[in-house]
Amino acid sequence: MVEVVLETVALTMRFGGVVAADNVNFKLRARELRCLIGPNGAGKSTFFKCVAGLQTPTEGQVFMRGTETTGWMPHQIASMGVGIKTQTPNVMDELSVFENIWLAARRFHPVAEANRKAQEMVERLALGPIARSTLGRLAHGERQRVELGLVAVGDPWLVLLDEPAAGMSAEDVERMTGIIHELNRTAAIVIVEHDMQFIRSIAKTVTVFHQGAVLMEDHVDRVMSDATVRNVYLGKKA
Ligand SMILES: Nc1ncnc2c1ncn2[C@@H]1O[C@H](COP(=O)(O)OP(=O)(O)OP(=O)(O)O)[C@@H](O)[C@H]1O
Repeated sequence: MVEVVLETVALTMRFGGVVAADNVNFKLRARELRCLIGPNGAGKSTFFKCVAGLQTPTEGQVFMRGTETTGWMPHQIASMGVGIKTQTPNVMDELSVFENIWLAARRFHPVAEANRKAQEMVERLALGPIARSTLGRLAHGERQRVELGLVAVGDPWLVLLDEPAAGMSAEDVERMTGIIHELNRTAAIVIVEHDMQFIRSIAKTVTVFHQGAVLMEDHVDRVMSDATVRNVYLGKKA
């Protein structure tokens, strides 16, 4: 049996009278890739934030590799070997691409190893030509790639990505897809995403949220052709 690396048990988050996440029981196994989809306000981001330590659920529990992490801060979760990429970038605009990646590597490795890891990541992400550029001057797609590098350089076994394809060109999305597939060889990945084309290209199993709860969890093709899902989500988008 493949190890469960992430589990939530009856995870619930209330904001006053709004139940943003409603009794979510979720399981992710080692090296699984799961996309979380659903219409605006369905609760995807809230669920993601509760798992990543950005919010503490009002009820329920989060487990990572069997350890309860409910209420932990993001840095505590990261130190377990979990890579978190939120929509608020955790980068230093005035430093170069290489320096940013090196700093992220240094958090996990001694200096010599950090040098090697940072160099390797620059090559893996094809960032060579812009390695010395200041991060603040990069185009959006390049920046997203660097941010993924910051996550990958820690050799995570679980990666949490919030809308990695947002605002990207088709070419950037394709490149991002390749990097995520490579990461997925060693890490389980959760992706919150709106971009249907990206989801189709990358996902196998998809979890659909609706009104805070899990509406359906199945192969992307079955989910996309399901009448209920189309009504709550795709139907609105068409
Ligand atoms: N900090 C907050 N305070 C009050 N209500 C909130 C808060 N965060 C989320 N909500 C509410 O919880 C519900 C779920 O929101 P959430 O952002 O998790 O949905 P989502 O599926 O991520 O939507 P989107 O696709 O638009 O990002 C919505 O009704 C939202 O208005």
